[in-house]
Amino acid sequence: MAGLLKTAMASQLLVHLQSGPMCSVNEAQPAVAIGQLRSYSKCEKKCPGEEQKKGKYQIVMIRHGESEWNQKNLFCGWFDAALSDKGKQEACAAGNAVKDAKMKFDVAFTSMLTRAQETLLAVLEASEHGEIPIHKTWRLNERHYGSLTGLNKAETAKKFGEEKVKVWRRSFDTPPPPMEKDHKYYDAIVNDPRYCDGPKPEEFPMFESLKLTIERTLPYWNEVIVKQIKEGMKVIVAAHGNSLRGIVKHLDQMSNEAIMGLNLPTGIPFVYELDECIKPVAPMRFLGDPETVKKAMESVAKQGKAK
Ligand SMILES: O=C(OP(=O)(O)O)[C@H](O)COP(=O)(O)O
Repeated sequence: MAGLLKTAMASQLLVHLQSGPMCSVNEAQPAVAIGQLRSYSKCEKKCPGEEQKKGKYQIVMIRHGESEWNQKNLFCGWFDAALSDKGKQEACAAGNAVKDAKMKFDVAFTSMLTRAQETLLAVLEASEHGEIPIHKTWRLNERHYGSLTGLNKAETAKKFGEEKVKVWRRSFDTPPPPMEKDHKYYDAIVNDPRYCDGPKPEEFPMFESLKLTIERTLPYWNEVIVKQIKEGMKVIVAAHGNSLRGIVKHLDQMSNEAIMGLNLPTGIPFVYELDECIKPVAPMRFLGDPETVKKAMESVAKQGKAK
């Protein structure tokens, strides 16, 4: 894994924001930094100590804004779906929330997929960052959804049952069926030149459970991202529902069962305060209206219903 850092440095890019800003000033609703999501409704603002608990380090993560395939309720995985108009707005609102929270980053990490990269750029632009290094890696890509890629989640639930779809979506170690060579999106993914520097042919996934996703994400987290955090760099990670669920599971030491219940909303940044061992000193807190966050999480959970 020594090559990970080298690869990260080789893929370092500087942010250039001149090419058409995605966010116009004040177009998004101001977002409010909320306290711990799980206890906020009880505490409201009566627990300032809890709300402001600071760690030695802080990291901000964000699932990209809604993609066109999220909008159509399709399993997406490694397919390179673009942000929807709503997703672009979410990304700008996220940037405004970061700005309101007076957060500044020294370095950013994202996946090889456009929806995460565009979200990151919009966040950095709206929060008035100049140029900061951006590292792109396939290790932060969304989990590979195998043969389910491109299928509608509700129609798949109708065909195979909601329970089966829930297992495919949220179980820890049951993967979806593999993507075969005759799959509609096989060539577009496997022969995409963005992957010429990795993954190697033998590690290129054809399907991934959350467990397998974690196995390729965590080495990068531990050896590259954590290293930067410990060097005092302020880090933002823009990635995906499941690659981030893997990191959250690791940070919060969640059981294989508990992680099934976590559905990350699109386009709402969340913050971890970490101690010197990179252990959270408080639960994740979202930069967003608590009711909106709750509804967005519920809506993600419901995507696998047959309707
Ligand atoms: O590509 C996906 O995730 P992403 O929108 O975070 O990139 C998946 O389709 C998310 O689906 P899931 O929430 O059913 O795991």
